[in-house]
Amino acid sequence: MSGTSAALKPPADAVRPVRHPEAPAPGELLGAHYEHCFGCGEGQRHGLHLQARAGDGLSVTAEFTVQAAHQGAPGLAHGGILTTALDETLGSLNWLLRVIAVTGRLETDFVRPVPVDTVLHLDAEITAVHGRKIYSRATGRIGGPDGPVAVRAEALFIEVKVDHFIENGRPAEIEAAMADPDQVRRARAFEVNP
Ligand SMILES: CCCCCCCCCCCCCCCC(=O)SCCNC(=O)CCNC(=O)[C@H](O)C(C)(C)COP(=O)(O)OP(=O)(O)OC[C@H]1O[C@@H](n2cnc3c(N)ncnc32)[C@H](O)[C@@H]1OP(=O)(O)O
Repeated sequence: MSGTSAALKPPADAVRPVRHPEAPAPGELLGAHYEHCFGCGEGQRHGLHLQARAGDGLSVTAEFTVQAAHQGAPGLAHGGILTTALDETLGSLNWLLRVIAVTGRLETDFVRPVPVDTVLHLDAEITAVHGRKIYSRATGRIGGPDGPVAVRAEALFIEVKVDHFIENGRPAEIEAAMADPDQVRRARAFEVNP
């Protein structure tokens, strides 16, 4: 049974946003937003190494292979890891708007157990925007992109500026990120593109 809390229902005057003209083209890999991100970064040995790809409209797809390091019960993916895969996929949607946003709320339905070595096929879409609030949903299937649903989620992301990270992140990592011109250029570009 699935039920979504009122906080995840867009208000009546929410709008369906348009894809940013400079958003990655459908089929294009989005790339990691941060090398050390547990969801998408190549620098995390036991991370998910999730690669999201732009879809049509306001959608993305992604794949994640469950590793032994991701177990909760013997031979099965930990639910928090599956939620992380959903969170990461949903977060990558904001690239299509060229907006930086963080997860405010995320609700997950766990429908089927997901064994180690399974490829989780994820797809996600933005459903509405209201001010800084971005509403979205995602589904994870097993056995192929059209296989049975194993997990699904609805989320509310909140748009933030780069200062959100600069003011709140541990100084060592912020300094390293600020010293990486590609990281700074990418983050700032999102701020000046409405
Ligand atoms: C050099 C450095 C480069 C850095 C380059 C970075 C690259 C890009 C990184 C992206 C990274 C993504 C990674 C994956 C996604 C994560 O995992 S993100 C990490 C997990 N999330 C967090 O840490 C967020 C923690 N929370 C917060 O910081 C603050 O609560 C927030 C979300 C920024 C909101 O605070 P705020 O800005 O003060 O906004 P606030 O006025 O409270 O709320 C705005 C609206 O949202 C609503 N709202 C806020 N929270 C909620 C909630 N939980 N439920 C319902 N409604 C809510 C409010 O009711 C309000 O609604 P309206 O009144 O406008 O109708």
